[in-house]
Parts: sequence; C-alpha cells; structure tokens
Amino acid sequence: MKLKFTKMHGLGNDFVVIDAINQAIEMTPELAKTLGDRRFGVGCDQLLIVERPTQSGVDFRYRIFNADGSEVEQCGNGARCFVRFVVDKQLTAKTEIRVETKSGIISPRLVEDGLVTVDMGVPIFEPARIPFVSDSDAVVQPLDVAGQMLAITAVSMGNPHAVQVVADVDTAPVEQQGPRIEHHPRFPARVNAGFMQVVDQHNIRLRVFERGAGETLACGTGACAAVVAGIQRELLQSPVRVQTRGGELSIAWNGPCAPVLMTGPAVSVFDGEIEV
Ligand SMILES: N[C@H](CCC[C@H](N)C(=O)O)C(=O)O
Repeated sequence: MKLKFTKMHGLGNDFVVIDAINQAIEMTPELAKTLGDRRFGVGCDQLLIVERPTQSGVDFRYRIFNADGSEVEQCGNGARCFVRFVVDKQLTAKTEIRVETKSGIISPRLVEDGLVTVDMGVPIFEPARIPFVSDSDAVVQPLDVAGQMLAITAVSMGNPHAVQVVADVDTAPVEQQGPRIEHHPRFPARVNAGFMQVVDQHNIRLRVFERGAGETLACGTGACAAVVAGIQRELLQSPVRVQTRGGELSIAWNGPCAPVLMTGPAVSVFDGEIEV
C-alpha cells in the first residue's frame, strides 16, 4: 500500500508523522525501524502515529516509536509536532488538545507566533517508577560507567532520563558515555542520557544521547528532565531557557507536585508517500 506521511521536526529532532485515523496502517517495531532508516527508508529520530483515542474525554491517541523500532512512553518535541499536524491536517478544530500516550494524558496547545506549549505532566522521582535500580531516593546518585563514577539525577517524564552536569557540553564525552549510560544495567528499560551545562540559574546548554535513537539535535523530555534535575539540585530556578544544538526550548516547573510546561517550535517540512 501507499502510506502517506509528513516529515516534521522540533528543533531538528525529526519525525515521520502518520495519520492512522484515515489510513489503515498497523505500526509494528519492524515497520517503524524500516521507515526510520535514513538509508533504506524515510529516515527520522522517531515516528509519531496519530490514532483515535481509546479513552473518553480525550481527542487523540499518540504512539511513539524510536528509530530502532522500540515503542516508548513520551516525546516532548513530538508532542509539539503532533498538535501542529492535527491542526494543519484539519483533524481537529481545537488549538488545545488532550492526547493519550503510553505514559498518560498530555495537553499540547498552539500559542502565538507558531510556538506550542505542552503540559508534560508531573516528573517522577521514585526509582521503581523510572525505572532505576537504587535503594536510595537521593537527588544525586553515583553511577559507575566503565569504571568512571558519574553523579547523575534519575527522573522520569513518562520516559526515563539520567542527567549529569558537565563543564562544557561541546567537550562532554557524549558519544563515548551516551551508549554506556543508555544500556546501564541499573536502568532495566534503558535510559536517555542528558549532559547539562549550567550557564546561570535561568539558562542551560544541553545535549542528550537518546534511548533508541542516539544523540539528537534536541530532546523535549530531556530538556524537561534536565531543568527538573537542576532545580532539585538547587542549581536552577524556573523558568529556564534550554539551548540545544537545534535551538531553544523554554521550560517552567514550580516544584515537586507541579507539572512541567515546555514551549518551543514545531515545523512541518514536507508531505510524502512510501510503498509499504
Ligand atoms: N528517545 C526517547 C523518546 C523520544 C524523546 C525525545 N525525542 C523528546 O523530544 O522528548 C525515549 O526512548 O524515551
């Protein structure tokens, strides 16, 4: 069959977005991996699948697959592109929608000058719910990575993140440490590895080696996790501007029981179709 898709990105974190409401397609890890391949397929960091909701009071269901085919719980840059997609394709007349994901309901909404704000929900710190193997709930925990003891903060935004502070993101060992952290045995579901440089209390620079995708130009949940970790470590104060390699995100969080609000762009690049 001919499968229609839209190529989109959020600060260079790129997506293949598929309307599975008006197309009879059942996404599988194998098909996701094929479509995500930058040589043999369309190529993307993640695939975003738009489906009808399974719950009442919700507008859509949104499934997320990494380029390696793994289906995951949450994607921040993807959530912004999702709302841009359903509005552009006239799948809704709303500009604020409720979206069902594997990790719960999120509420992205279009704001002025093309930006999108998403309520990404309340961060999770309990190790068992991240999941992170630990008998402590300390904010900073040691993690032995190939004999080097790192100081990380483990937090879930629906998906797991391990955030460390580095002096300079440009010289941080992202390519060497990233895969080792991603596959560390204390993260039984693997993990996204964040490298955060604190510029001042309201500004950070960030690189993320993503679970199932490698380093991306930006990671929305990674930006949320880094700001939450920085505030918990008393290094940051809300709101925080996060400079990623692909551009800037604005993150606000008012403390442990509050949701994290993320604001940034969402860009549609082209429509296409591919034989599957
Ligand atoms: N690689 C992530 C999913 C995509 C997250 C990222 N693209 C974002 O914008 O949050 C994971 O396996 O949890």
